Amino acid sequence: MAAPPAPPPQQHDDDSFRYLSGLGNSFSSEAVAGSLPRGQNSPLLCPLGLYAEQLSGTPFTAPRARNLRTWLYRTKPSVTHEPFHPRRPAHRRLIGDFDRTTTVATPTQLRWRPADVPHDPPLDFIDGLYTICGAGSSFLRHGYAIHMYAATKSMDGCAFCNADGDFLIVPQQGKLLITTECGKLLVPPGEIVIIPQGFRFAVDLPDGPSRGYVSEIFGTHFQLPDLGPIGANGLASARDFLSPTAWFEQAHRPGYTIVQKYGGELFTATQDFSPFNVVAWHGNYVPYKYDLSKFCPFNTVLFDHADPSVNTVLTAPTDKPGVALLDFVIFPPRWLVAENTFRPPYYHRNCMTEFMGLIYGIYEAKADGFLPGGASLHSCMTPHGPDTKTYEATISRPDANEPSKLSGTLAFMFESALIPRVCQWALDSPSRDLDYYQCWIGLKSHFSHDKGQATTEEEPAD
Ligand SMILES: O=C(O)Cc1cc(O)ccc1O
Ligand SMILES: [Fe+2]
Repeated sequence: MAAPPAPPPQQHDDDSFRYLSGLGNSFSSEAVAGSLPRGQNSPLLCPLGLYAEQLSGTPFTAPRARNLRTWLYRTKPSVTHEPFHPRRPAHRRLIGDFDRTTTVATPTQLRWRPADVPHDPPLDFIDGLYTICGAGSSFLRHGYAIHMYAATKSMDGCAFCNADGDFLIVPQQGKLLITTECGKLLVPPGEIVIIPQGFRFAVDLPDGPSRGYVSEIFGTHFQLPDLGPIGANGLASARDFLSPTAWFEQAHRPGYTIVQKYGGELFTATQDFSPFNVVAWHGNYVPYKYDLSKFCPFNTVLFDHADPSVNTVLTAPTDKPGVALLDFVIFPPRWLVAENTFRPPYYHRNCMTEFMGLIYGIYEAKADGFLPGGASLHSCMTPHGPDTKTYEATISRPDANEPSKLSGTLAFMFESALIPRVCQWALDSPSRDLDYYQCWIGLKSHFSHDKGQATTEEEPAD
């Protein structure tokens, strides 16, 4: 009997989008052939009657290796709009300046259950965004904010522009279709997207409601971590980062609104055309996305638990070597092979602050209570580690030395050297797990004199 016909290859939604591969590349993209000026940035007249506009992501004088800018060739320049006004009603749950007047300091271990995605009223990505914590100030170009979002409708007739910093968005539920001035990006859960400071973008929800996590960095940009002795390959690879290709619309859009986040506050300005009117662009300052399943984990292959920095996907550095303003670290599926080793995370106190989220599955340090869409915050020097159930189960595993695969799980951490202040609404949230501390209270002492060595030597008798 003839073999049944092979099933058609699975269509990936993303196939309808064309991306440019690489991180830090100098890219160029034309939606219409011949629309990019050749050999110069600002000709007297650009091809096809377009306007030239530069978007700078670093000061003009930044060192060449870190200098970021893109030239956009558009049907009308961005400046063609009515004056900015404070948005009314004001967004009450966004912070760009973390001080005593806006936020609270607490060393308490904090955990939140996944937030409901509210349907009434329906919220778009802008209104669905709420700050959890952060440090520093967008005005001083140093600091970060950690937000979460829950959105039920696509942005309509408006674009968002964040003058404060770069967004790293981690959808946990529901795809995001993001239109940017450089083109479109489709971002399902399991992927992340970076929208650098100043880009105008609109978020559509092609699958319905979406929720997730956002970190925002002020005054710097994400880059790949150095690999040190790992060598030239491993962890996140530059070629797996994807940027969009030029896409534009020309429709007359009366009352189109630009929503500009500036100092944590929102301002609006109207114009009569879409900001997605860039026919061609070139440069190295671009939005990009990354599929976390492409990450190539390195880890211990004999004994002990490696520090989580081994799983750094992207880092936003401070001026101090090795000190991150914000690291984005993941805990992906991987083989565990360490012998005579407590394999889950160790108990620890960290001079860095750790905000964690869970995209899917169960996190290796928490048997209960840390759920997909939930979050935890362990601030500078606040003790934390595996819950009682995880500890007891781990030390009594008969197969503790056998290789085992950690599958079906994806957690992540935003880790920062700056101590965060927390928003009052996050502390008061109905999603807050006020009993979080209980997960460790049951940890009992296993200490026994009979089992261990004497801790002090006896004085020799004269
Ligand atoms: O606290 C956490 O769960 C994150 C974490 C994981 C790990 O494997 C080692 C240290 C660490 O902070
Ligand atoms: Fe930790």
